[in-house]
Amino acid sequence: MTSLAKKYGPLFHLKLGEVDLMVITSPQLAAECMKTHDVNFAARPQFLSRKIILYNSDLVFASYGKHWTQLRKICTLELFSNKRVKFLKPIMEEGAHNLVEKIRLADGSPVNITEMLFAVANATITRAAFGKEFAQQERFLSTIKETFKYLSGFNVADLFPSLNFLSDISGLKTKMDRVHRVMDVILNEILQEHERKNAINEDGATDEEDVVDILLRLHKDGGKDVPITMDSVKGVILDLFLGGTETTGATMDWAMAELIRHPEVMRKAQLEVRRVLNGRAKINEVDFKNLPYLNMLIKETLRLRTPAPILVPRYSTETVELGGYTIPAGSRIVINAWAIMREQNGWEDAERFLPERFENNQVEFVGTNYQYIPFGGGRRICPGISFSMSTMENVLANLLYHFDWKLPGGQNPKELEMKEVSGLSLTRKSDLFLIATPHN
Ligand code: HEM
Repeated sequence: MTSLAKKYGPLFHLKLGEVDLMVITSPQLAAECMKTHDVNFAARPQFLSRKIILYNSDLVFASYGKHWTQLRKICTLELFSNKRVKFLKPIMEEGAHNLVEKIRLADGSPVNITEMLFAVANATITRAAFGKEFAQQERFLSTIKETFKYLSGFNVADLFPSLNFLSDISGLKTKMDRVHRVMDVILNEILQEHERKNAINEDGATDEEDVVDILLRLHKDGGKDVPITMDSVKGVILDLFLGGTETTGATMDWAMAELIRHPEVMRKAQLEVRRVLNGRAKINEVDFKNLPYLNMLIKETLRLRTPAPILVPRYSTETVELGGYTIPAGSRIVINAWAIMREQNGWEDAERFLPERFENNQVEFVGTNYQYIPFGGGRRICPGISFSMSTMENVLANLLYHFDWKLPGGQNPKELEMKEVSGLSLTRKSDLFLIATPHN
């Protein structure tokens, strides 16, 4: 898409199967889409995979309307409010602590840091969603991996929506139905367990609630305009894993790879965290305010190695003018954030990993600067920003504080493989193995 934009400009039309796909590759047009015409582009295309796998009732792929508004409100006010993220901090700290202990046990042998960082992102969401360990954990996590394979929106059923038989003869629908049935059994067991537990401790909302408890309470309350169905409860649970695990895991993984390739950045970040902690064993919540360089290096990773390179597709509800072109109602829109955040016009030395660029550039995530859009923008902007930032800060600060890092076998950091592979998120093609030496 980036190459096509160089040839055809910042807005071009692709015909993929039956689908009209409009590709946006400039901050100006991204702003028109997510700010000026935000309501028109606030819908999402409807995929068969969503209908089957996400109960046709989740938030990430919900069409724009009452159902989305209600689920979004729940996300903002209940699941990811500042109070809630604060309550979840011990869970993040525990995840980071367990990771440090696991790395210590490796005792100088190479560790697969990619696998470990994805595992910690998964464990954090799992704990936030379901509370303490649960019987179905292993089955749930392996099934969810299988489930998300079908959600790219670029499979035959989603590109030829009117030709239903294609998903039948290709076997796609059968496969999706099968994995959905397995997931549904697991989710039902989890929900029943929570209902049983809540029936015993029937004392209303408490700070101890996990995401499932909150959703079940809202389901019981009935919802104001639109009822919170059990399908919505299940859809939102899956959304947290869909939106939150690979993205967060991939960003931390890319950050470690960039730090290895840039020893001067690694050193500066380590000095910062070691100075602030000054020998203390544990990082406290207040410490993060004093770690601006850590924050800058995460921002830079989200710019150069953005895990959601084309955000999440939008859908045009009405025909509108964009950049002098007519975008017909019913078009699918993708915003090539990967290219926008590497544009030479907007970013000096754009291909270089340089956290210092954010020193005097107070660009924030909240979608006001369309040059920098790792979390999207407008009313569909990611609601998990502070949750994921806290998780990443916690984990990376601990890795930088407790260990010195190098590549195994005397590999030259400058030659580290940085190939990308795009699935639900943009991840490293090959896992990153590192040697950790404890720092006292
Ligand atoms: C580095 C981490 C993350 C990145 C880069 C990221 C990125 C994104 C992007 C680009 C979108 C689409 C925004 C748009 O259409 O304009 C999105 C939506 C969403 N994200 Fe995230 N995300 C991250 C972490 C999380 C986490 C931790 C959660 C929850 C646990 C989460 C939950 C969601 C949900 C529910 C949506 C759908 C919002 C809607 O459609 O209204 N994300 N995210």
